This record gives sequence, structure tokens and C-alpha cells, in this order.
Amino acid sequence: MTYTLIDGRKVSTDIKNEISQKVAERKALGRKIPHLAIILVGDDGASQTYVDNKVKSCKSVGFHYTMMRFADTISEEKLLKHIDHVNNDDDVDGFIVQLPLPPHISVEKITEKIRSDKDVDGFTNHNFGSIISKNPLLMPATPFGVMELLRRYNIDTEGKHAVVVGASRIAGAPLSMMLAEQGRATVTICHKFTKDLGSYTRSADILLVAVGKPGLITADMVKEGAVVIDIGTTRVEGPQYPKGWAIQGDVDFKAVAPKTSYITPTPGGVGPMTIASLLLNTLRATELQHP
Ligand SMILES: NC(=O)C1=CN([C@@H]2O[C@H](COP(=O)(O)OP(=O)(O)OC[C@H]3O[C@@H](n4cnc5c(N)ncnc54)[C@H](OP(=O)(O)O)[C@@H]3O)[C@@H](O)[C@H]2O)C=CC1
Ligand SMILES: Nc1nc(=O)c2c([nH]1)NC[C@@H]1CN(c3ccc(C(=O)N[C@@H](CCC(=O)O)C(=O)O)cc3)C=[N+]21
Repeated sequence: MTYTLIDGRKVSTDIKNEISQKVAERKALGRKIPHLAIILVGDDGASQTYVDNKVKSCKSVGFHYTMMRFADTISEEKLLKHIDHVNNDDDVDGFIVQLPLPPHISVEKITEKIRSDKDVDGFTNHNFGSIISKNPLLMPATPFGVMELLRRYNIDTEGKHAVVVGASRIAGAPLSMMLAEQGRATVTICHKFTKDLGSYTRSADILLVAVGKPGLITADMVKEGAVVIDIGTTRVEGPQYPKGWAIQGDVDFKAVAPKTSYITPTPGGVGPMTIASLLLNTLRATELQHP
């Protein structure tokens, strides 16, 4: 079967162009330019790459940005105090705390300290709940990016069976809710305790995977003609890679792609869309706080 490659780089470039235009309009009208702050704790190599990508994207659309770095020995209390400070800084419209955090810091405590109208990752409970609201505040960025990819490729979800593998609060859980609420799909959520994963994935019209285990989804687990969205991004190290490492998704792309109608590559699929969503959320946060 011939399949269509879902080009997240192209779609995210289109979105960035739309944002640049809006920033130029705001500038011309003398309105506030969006300002994103990024809090990075520790010096994990992968986090550094993601954060660099986010900074590059801010520059490309004309946003202001501030990097806030802390050693991984920072106490939870100090980090919470810093978040309070950013919450009250009127110049910062939106901010994110890059994950993962060191084990002595509670992700839940940190996330809940973030003011919901500045939570451009869409991680707070309030924004999670926004998914089922008629008047949403800020959408969880990764699932928002996935829904936007489906929309821009005219992939109909209504009445389809969507199977989501992985149920984390930043990816799988909010994505499942969005597919059911906004996408009107029938949704199955699979996780670590799911028995016989293949029996579910094989019945998927749309299969979405956010686990972080390269090669988890093999060709025999996918129905002929399915749409496959791979959210997993794992850095796999090896001497065969020019940089010493490569990014891999959860889907065995080579074997699975020929069975699909549409599929996202990794890299170049969902990853760039998460950043586009982050920028869209930052613009929205600015419009809400400084109309
Ligand atoms: N492209 C992007 O922009 C983004 C990519 N990611 C990537 O997505 C992947 C997942 O990230 P994240 O959600 O944060 O990870 P987590 O580790 O928080 O969640 C993984 C989820 O997968 C489930 N799981 C683990 N093993 C299996 C298995 N064998 N079969 C089925 N389900 C399983 C876990 O189940 P349980 O809940 O029971 O433990 C959990 O729900 C990572 O590769 C990450 O890098 C994440 C965010 C953004
Ligand atoms: N507070 C917070 N928010 C996040 O959104 C968040 C986070 N923490 N921690 C880590 C995960 C992971 N994540 C990715 C974002 C972009 C790419 C991305 O752009 N990937 C490129 C490749 C990048 C490369 O080559 O290294 C691609 O897939 O084409 C990947 C992964 C966001 N996350």
C-alpha cells in the first residue's frame, strides 16, 4: 500500500509563519510582544537539545524569551519560590518547567504551582480539565499538536476507533480525552498493565503511541490501512550514528509504514508540532493577559 507521510516539520513551519504574522500585527499596533520563559534544572543532554529548539523557535517568530537555569541540587522549596516569582512577573506571559526534574523534586507540586493562564505546556489540572470545557484556556501542548496534524491532513476521527498506547499526564491521557471530546472518536487507552497489547492495536483505525520504547509497535500489531501517529522520542546511543546517538520513535517505521494509509516519521513528525503548540499557547496567553 502507498502511504502518506505526515510532515510535522512542514506543518509546524506553516504555523510558525502564521504566528510571525500575528506578532508583526501586534507590534504594529503597539501591543505586547509574547515573552516565554523556560526553566531548566540540571544539565541533561536531551533536555538541553529540546530547550535549544524551543529558544530557536521563539527567535524565529519574534517572541521574547528568557532562559532560567538551575543546578540539579536546587531544593524543591527554592524552585517553588522561583515559580511564584515568575507567576507574578507581568512581563512573562507564559513559562514552562522542562521535564524531567531531579528525583527530590515533585513534578506534581511544581506543576500545580504554575499559574494556569501562564501554563503554556498545558500541564496543570486546570488546563487538563480545559479539554472538556466549551471555553478552554490552554491546551496540553503535545496532544494539541497531534490533533492539529490530524486536522491539517483532513484525517477524520469521528466514529473511528482510536487506540492510544501510553497514558501519561503529558501525552497519552490528555490525548485520549481530546480524541474522544473534540475528535468524537471511540477511544481505547492501553498502558503498562494492558494484557495482549496487539489485540487492541490491531483493531485501531488510528493508532497513537506515546510510551518511549523504540520498536514497541511491530508490523503484525497494525491493521492494514490504519493511521499511525508516533509520539515516542527516545535517544538511542550507538557508534553507528554520526552524532553518537539518534532519535527513535516507538514504531518500527520501516516495517509498519507500508501497511498504513498515513504515518508520522520520527524525527520530523510530532516533535516539531509540540514546539508549534507551545508557541501558539504563548501567543494565546499573551492575548488573554495583554489583549
Ligand atoms: N514528541 C514530543 O513532543 C513528545 C514526546 N514524548 C515522548 O513520548 C514518550 C512517552 O513520554 P511520557 O508520556 O512522558 O512517558 P511516561 O514514561 O511518563 O509514560 C509512558 C506511558 O507508557 C506506558 N507504558 C510503559 N510501558 C508500556 C508498554 N510496554 N505497553 C504499553 N504501555 C506502556 C506507561 O504506563 P503506566 O502509566 O502504567 O506506567 C505510561 O502510561 C517518550 O519517548 C517521550 O520522549 C513525550 C512528550 C512530548
Ligand atoms: N515541560 C516540558 N514540556 C515538554 O513539552 C517536554 C518536556 N518538558 N520534556 C521532554 C518532552 C519531550 N519533548 C519534545 C519536544 C520536541 C521534540 C522535537 O522537536 N523533536 C525533533 C527532533 C529533535 C532532535 O533532533 O533532537 C523531531 O522529532 O523532529 C521532541 C521531544 C517535549 N517534552
